[in-house]
Amino acid sequence: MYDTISAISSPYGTGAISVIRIDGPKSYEIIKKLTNLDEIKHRMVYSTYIYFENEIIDQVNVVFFKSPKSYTGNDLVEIYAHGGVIVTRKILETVLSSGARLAERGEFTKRAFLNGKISLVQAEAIYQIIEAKSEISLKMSLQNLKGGLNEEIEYYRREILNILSEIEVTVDYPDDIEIDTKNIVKEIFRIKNEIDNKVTNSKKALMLNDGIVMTIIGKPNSGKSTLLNRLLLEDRAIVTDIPGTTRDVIKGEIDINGVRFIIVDTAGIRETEDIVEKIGIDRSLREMKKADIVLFVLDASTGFTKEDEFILKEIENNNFIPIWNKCDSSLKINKKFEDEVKISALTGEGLRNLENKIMSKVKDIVKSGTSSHITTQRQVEILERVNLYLERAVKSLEEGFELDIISFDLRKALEELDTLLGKRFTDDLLDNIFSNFCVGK
Ligand SMILES: Nc1nc2c(c(=O)[nH]1)N(C=O)[C@@H](CNc1ccc(C(=O)N[C@@H](CCC(=O)O)C(=O)O)cc1)CN2
Ligand SMILES: Nc1nc2c(ncn2[C@@H]2O[C@H](COP(=O)(O)OP(=O)(O)OP(=O)(O)O)[C@@H](O)[C@H]2O)c(=O)[nH]1
Ligand SMILES: [K+]
Ligand SMILES: [Mg+2]
Repeated sequence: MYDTISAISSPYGTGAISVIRIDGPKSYEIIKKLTNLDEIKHRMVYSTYIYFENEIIDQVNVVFFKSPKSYTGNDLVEIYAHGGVIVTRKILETVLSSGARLAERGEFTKRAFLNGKISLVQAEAIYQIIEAKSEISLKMSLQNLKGGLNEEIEYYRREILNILSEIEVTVDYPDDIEIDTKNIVKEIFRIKNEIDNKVTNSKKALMLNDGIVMTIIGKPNSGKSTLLNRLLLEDRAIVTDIPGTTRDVIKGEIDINGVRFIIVDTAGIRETEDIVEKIGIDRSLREMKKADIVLFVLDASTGFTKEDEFILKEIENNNFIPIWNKCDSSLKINKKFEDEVKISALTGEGLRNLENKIMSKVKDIVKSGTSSHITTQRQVEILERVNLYLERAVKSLEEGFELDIISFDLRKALEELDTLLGKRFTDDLLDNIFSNFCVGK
């Protein structure tokens, strides 16, 4: 039922070694013909040459994975070639002219899914392992690949199924069995709560991959840009002693203890008649609203001023860290907050403290990031729909509706969970997921 596909699985460009994969019924025959080997055993490494029409194409290592014991579950061949662009492409062309067609994006992994080697959640995890931008999000994806999330979804499924059977027995023998509505409502709520918690935690965890957005806000000249440069360990933003230096929003990325942060420097906030500066300040406020954490930079050489008072009103509802900067010079700190941090962006003094403070702000997020999680928007949306069905079932029960109506909603919830795992799927859904993958994966 499968045709034979091939692709380069290593990234484009010159490298030490490149990988070409062939999957499908003809892969054995193709590699045998191209290498002239008499026999190629399952998962043995052969060091050999590839020939095409009596011409040497490359010296390679090849491995044959016999179905079903391969990544895809089909007969699969891996060729490890010299990692040049031309030689690698030449081998691919040779394989293609021997009866394989070029694989589509993610087609190997799609085959692994269709052959039942991995669930849809695991396929998504493989994508996310490759795309992971921080150690934390890598860890999360690995949990999902190992099947942690599958098990949890299977658990929700079993629990809902149990309730459904209880209801259906009553539907089948209405005279013999009294239904315990109260208990069923309780049970549904219990599962719904578990799913709610999962969604809430996971939403936080999703932030970890995109990076936690940390925006530097403060009055002009408090040292915001100096702090940005210090955190990034490079001279990104212009620093001068002229208030109003920064006009545009400047972004950079850092890693603190394996967590990815997007740091945003903004224009100093104050009343001004300067049109350009005004626009910059509007941008600061806009960025501030998008921040996960605000670094509120105060100037130790001026103390807490009216301007700071004004800014505080703007950021009050944010998760913010008050920072006294310029602690290397004359101190006019009038303590204003319980948890303020003292630093010198100029000398680097106190930076470790600041990092610790930042880490403690994201502790919950990071902690939740180390267990198994729903990690894609698709998964979030499905679980939210499951909970809508559960809610509706409870409502119908409480309002005394026919049991059929309640089991209809529970069935819908089950269908959603099956879609999450990939037990039910449409071509569109698969296209959507696998078209994000690289060719050769
Ligand atoms: N060379 C190579 N390295 C790779 C991969 C690959 O496909 N090839 N992977 C691709 O993502 C990842 C590893 N994932 C893999 C998953 C399953 C199988 C596999 O052959 N599974 C068989 C045999 C299992 C067994 O013997 O126990 C199976 O599931 O039946 C191979 C790699 C990363 N490194
Ligand atoms: N002594 C001392 N000076 C600092 C420190 N941080 C910044 N400065 C100085 O303060 C002045 C303003 O620094 P910037 O980083 O440009 O301040 P800013 O908050 O980005 O200013 P705007 O972009 O204009 O809002 C510069 O002269 C810096 O060298 C510090 O920790 N100690
Ligand atoms: K400045
Ligand atoms: Mg600045």
